[in-house]
Amino acid sequence: MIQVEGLTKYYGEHAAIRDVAFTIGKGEVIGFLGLNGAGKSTTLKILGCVLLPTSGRVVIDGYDAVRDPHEVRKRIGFLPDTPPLYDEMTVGEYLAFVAQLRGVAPSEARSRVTEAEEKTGLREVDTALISTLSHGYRQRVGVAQALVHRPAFLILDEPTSGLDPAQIRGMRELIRGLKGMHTVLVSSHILPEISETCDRLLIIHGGQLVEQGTEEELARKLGGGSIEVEVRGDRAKALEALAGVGPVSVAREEGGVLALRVEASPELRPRVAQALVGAGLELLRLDRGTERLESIFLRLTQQSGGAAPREVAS
Ligand SMILES: Nc1ncnc2c1ncn2[C@@H]1O[C@H](COP(=O)(O)OP(=O)(O)OP(=O)(O)O)[C@@H](O)[C@H]1O
Repeated sequence: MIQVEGLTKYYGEHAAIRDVAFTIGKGEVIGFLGLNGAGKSTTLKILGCVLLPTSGRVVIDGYDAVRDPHEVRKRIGFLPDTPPLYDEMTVGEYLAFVAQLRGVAPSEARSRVTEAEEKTGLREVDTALISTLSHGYRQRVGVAQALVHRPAFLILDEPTSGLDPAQIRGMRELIRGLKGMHTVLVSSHILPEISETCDRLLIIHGGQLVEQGTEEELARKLGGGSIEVEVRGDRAKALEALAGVGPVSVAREEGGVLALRVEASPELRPRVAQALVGAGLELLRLDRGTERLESIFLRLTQQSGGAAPREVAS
């Protein structure tokens, strides 16, 4: 549904992104991960038809973003890094205004506004002035303006930026709730913020795509991954049961509960469960280890493979 090929953007002589290529299928929720300055916003602005690439192609539903931006804009909703909000309007007025701009018939505008407000949890602030909203609510209005014309494809640039932990959780739930109705590309520079929400990750560094895949694929490809478990029962038995799966370390032991970490692919979780239950231990928790993925991300974004920031065109 979305094809990006050889996407390159120079700002003067500086290559912000170079030769970026990926494909996104209908209904996928994709995380676009990279450190500050990696090239996320530049890529997303090109997909959102607000910036022209220097070279390369973006094709959305068969339409080229450079040749047919009008057709592409009908199919996408874009939350830029700074949402374009009008402080003097109420939430409802602003969303109706945006709906109209995006070609929604006046007779349908009100119902589309209500629908967007419901999806983003804004019903109770419909009549509030945008200037009176908290940062978290302003971000929600930014998401609502992106989906008010029911686009198939949503591009969200750092939707959790500047939010507090409770608001981040709310935004994560909101994005999860969009799954099934929209194809979503959401950027972040913080791995845990999107790894739980997304089906697949694209990792950008120094303007180049350095990896892509599911968490498990990345973990397998780049160094194993890990599994975290909590069990109640005999420590020696637990360590013995897991010895055949991978190297085991004890993370914590408290009140008869043992937290263990197994250095093995998260795909081996069923084997871990069988081994522990088979050994007569009470299995309290079984999860993918996140720490290892975090270190994979750091490793990818610290190596010098990508185009260095401020690279000069040759
Ligand atoms: N208008 C511009 N003119 C010149 N250079 C720019 C411009 N916009 C971005 N850049 C540079 O291009 C590179 C990529 O920037 P971009 O904003 O796409 O990164 P990002 O991954 O979105 O970062 P952040 O998370 O900080 O927003 C950076 O080196 C940045 O300084």
